[in-house]
Amino acid sequence: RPEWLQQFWTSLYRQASQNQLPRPPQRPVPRIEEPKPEDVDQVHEKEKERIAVPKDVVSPPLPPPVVILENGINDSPGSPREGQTTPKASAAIPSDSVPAFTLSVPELAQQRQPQVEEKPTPAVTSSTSSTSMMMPPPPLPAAARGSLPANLLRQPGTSTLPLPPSSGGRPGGGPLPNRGPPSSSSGGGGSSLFPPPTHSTKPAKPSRAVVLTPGHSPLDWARLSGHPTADLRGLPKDTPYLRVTPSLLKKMTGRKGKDAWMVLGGRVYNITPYIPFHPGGEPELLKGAGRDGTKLFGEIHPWVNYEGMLAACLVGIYVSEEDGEAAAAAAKNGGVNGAGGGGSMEEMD
Ligand code: HEM
Repeated sequence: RPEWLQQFWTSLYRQASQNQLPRPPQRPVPRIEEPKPEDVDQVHEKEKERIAVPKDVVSPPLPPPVVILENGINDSPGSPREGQTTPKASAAIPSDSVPAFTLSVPELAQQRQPQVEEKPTPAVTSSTSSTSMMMPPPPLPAAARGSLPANLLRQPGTSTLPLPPSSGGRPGGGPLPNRGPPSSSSGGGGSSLFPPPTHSTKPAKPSRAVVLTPGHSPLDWARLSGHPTADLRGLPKDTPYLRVTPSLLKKMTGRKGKDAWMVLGGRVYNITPYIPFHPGGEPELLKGAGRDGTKLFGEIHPWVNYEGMLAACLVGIYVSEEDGEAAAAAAKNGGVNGAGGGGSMEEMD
């Protein structure tokens, strides 16, 4: 028995012998009628007799600890204390029995063991998985596999946990992730450990960008053309936007001392000041000079915002010959002179 239990019984024994045993809590009894005073006195007398301690009984010296065995016997027969008149300790509330707990772990383990083994799962191949409900260990790295015996290595496709029927026996379960069409470089079946391609397998085109001369970076062009008063049209100051016909456009190729004009999206731009700033180089840019370069431009860099970049270079709009001639005639009749002569370049209204 633990030491504290022995001390408890000892102190209880001492209190009982000195008649200091704490009284059990009295339950409130519903009183139906008021008792008479004499009845109360009788009850008190009886109570006194019941709990009275004989006068000749004095507090004995502290006895050795009482050993209470499980079978209810307080002491072994024949012990020196047998027959003593010392009141024995008793429970304050005898009806309240102390609950006893029993922890028989081996018994439980024996009961559970057959339950697990009763239902062997078909996918279980490891001998350690019959009693373990934990997750299976992670797969060994390739370097460690080589140094282990074959019976310790888990075969690919097997698991220590049962597989759900929806997985079709595939370890991992769930639907296959959509990673696009299988590429031929990964073995064809997608079973390789190589990650799937994240972008087109087409080889990237070699860059055709040129090295720009100092002071002609895109930022320099933005600073030059973005100024509010910037005028890069190559026309006399305050010249209104022009109607440009095909016959005039084809003369503006950047050669023979003339500026290079290019049609982009129905508008005519003077691309001459932009030539040293063009990242693709002068020859590439001049491919669209004196003609409609909308298609060519879109094939190379459709993401380039030409409208914003060339706003200061806007000459006018691109019109057909008929529209240009009609505009020239109307301008003549109205007294407005064409700026370029020959009736092919007319100012807009
Ligand atoms: C139709 C005539 C044009 C042709 C043939 C042309 C051609 C090219 C080429 C070959 C490149 C190099 C692409 C590369 O990095 O590999 C390029 C880049 C570039 N061009 Fe043009 N270009 C033309 C007109 C223009 C015009 C009018 C502008 C200005 C509005 C312009 C602005 C640019 C810009 C900003 C880049 C750099 C694009 C980038 O790095 O993403 N190009 N161009």
